[in-house]
Amino acid sequence: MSAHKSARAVALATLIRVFRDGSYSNISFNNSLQETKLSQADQNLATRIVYGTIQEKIYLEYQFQGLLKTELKEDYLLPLLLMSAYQILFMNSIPDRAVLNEANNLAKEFGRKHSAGFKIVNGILRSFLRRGKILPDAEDKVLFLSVKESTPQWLVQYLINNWGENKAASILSSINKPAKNTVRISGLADFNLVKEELTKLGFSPAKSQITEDELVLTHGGVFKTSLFKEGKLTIQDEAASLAVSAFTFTGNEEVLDACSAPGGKTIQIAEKLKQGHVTALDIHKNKLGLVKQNGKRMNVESRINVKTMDARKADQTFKKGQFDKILVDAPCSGLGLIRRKPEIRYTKTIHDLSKLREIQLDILNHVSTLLSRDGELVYSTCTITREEDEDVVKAFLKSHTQFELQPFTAGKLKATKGMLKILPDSYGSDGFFIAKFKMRG
Ligand SMILES: C[S@@+](CC[C@H](N)C(=O)[O-])C[C@H]1O[C@@H](n2cnc3c(N)ncnc32)[C@H](O)[C@@H]1O
Repeated sequence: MSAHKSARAVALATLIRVFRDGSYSNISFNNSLQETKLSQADQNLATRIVYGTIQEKIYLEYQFQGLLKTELKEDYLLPLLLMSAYQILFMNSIPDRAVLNEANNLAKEFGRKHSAGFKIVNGILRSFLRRGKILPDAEDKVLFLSVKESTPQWLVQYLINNWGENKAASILSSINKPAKNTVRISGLADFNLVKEELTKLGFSPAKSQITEDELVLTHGGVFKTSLFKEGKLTIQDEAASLAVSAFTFTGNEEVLDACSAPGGKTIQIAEKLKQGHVTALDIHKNKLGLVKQNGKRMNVESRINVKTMDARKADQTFKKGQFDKILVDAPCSGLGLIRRKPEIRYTKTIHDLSKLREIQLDILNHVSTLLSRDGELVYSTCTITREEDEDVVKAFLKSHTQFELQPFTAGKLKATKGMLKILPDSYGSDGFFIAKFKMRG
């Protein structure tokens, strides 16, 4: 891509890759951005268009029902129609005629030589503007919510089956709201000084509802500050930060973080240790580079040992009872993260849940033998599905009768039965699950 592409051309190139190749929006978008020289304002515009169009894809596609009279043969056409509809429906500051003009230009730029693509785009967008937006009949609850909240019907049905219609509607509406800008202040930094500095820098930090360690900022960009570069704070979701708070640390422990990359929780653990160490495993060698890099930035590198390893084989390397604390922050469907990673809802299927459940259980089975007699084992996921959360806990306890759930406090929340489920609409955080086990006394 040339360095002189417009914001919308970068957005369109990214959307073509995401929709055609199933690439992850953030990776694809970063690649596109790196190849261009967009101003900050143009980067913001491209970001809004890319993430908004992916988030609203099902809703936007529905808007063209009855208007597509011809097959869309060129692969840029559908993404261009969707991103144009997104701007018309969700970006009020952009006049409709500007969206039409830009769409015409992009069709000429991305279309084949002598392509009639720009005429097709122009015709469909004008028809859409004349007819206006549409929704399915509310009588069909699943279809209605699926289109309104741009979520596949299986997932809408899943949420209704598990939480009922009202709660499902509330969860779905919350995942389409912008994610909060939250930072966790390092345990090695002075919380109040960091807060004062953030205030001076104009981030207007506010207390988190669920944890004492985090602050909610009015906007992003904190990664450019020296507070971030010097490791006084890190960008972490409020609910995600609770998994480590479920442990009770003395500071001298040997800790195993079985699935550690990119290291958000490894670092949090390392901050709690005075003499102990955290062994950070991950099955992907390249991702462990991030753990090291983050550990260095957060000034806890010396307390972290990284090791490429499938956690399901950890019992072949480490000794029985070697660790005082074990965290299994398991690979999961990530359905609690939809707000931040909008394409997750389109790529996961109900079949993934049972496959993931097997892997999660397998990891727990193999690492639990490494826990010391009085140790603590925490299992967490960034998802909300019963298959990956409560069912894994139940199956683990069934085959490991020496373990029991242990009640815990994490941040400002209490898990009186040893399990904590945070839904995305509860506090506006990621959806998250934590269970804590200890050996029977
Ligand atoms: C939810 S992420 C962990 C996030 C991390 N704990 C943090 O706070 O930054 C799950 C991680 O597990 C890793 N993983 C997947 N299967 C694994 C396995 N069998 N053994 C070890 N790590 C695995 C993935 O590569 C991924 O980095």
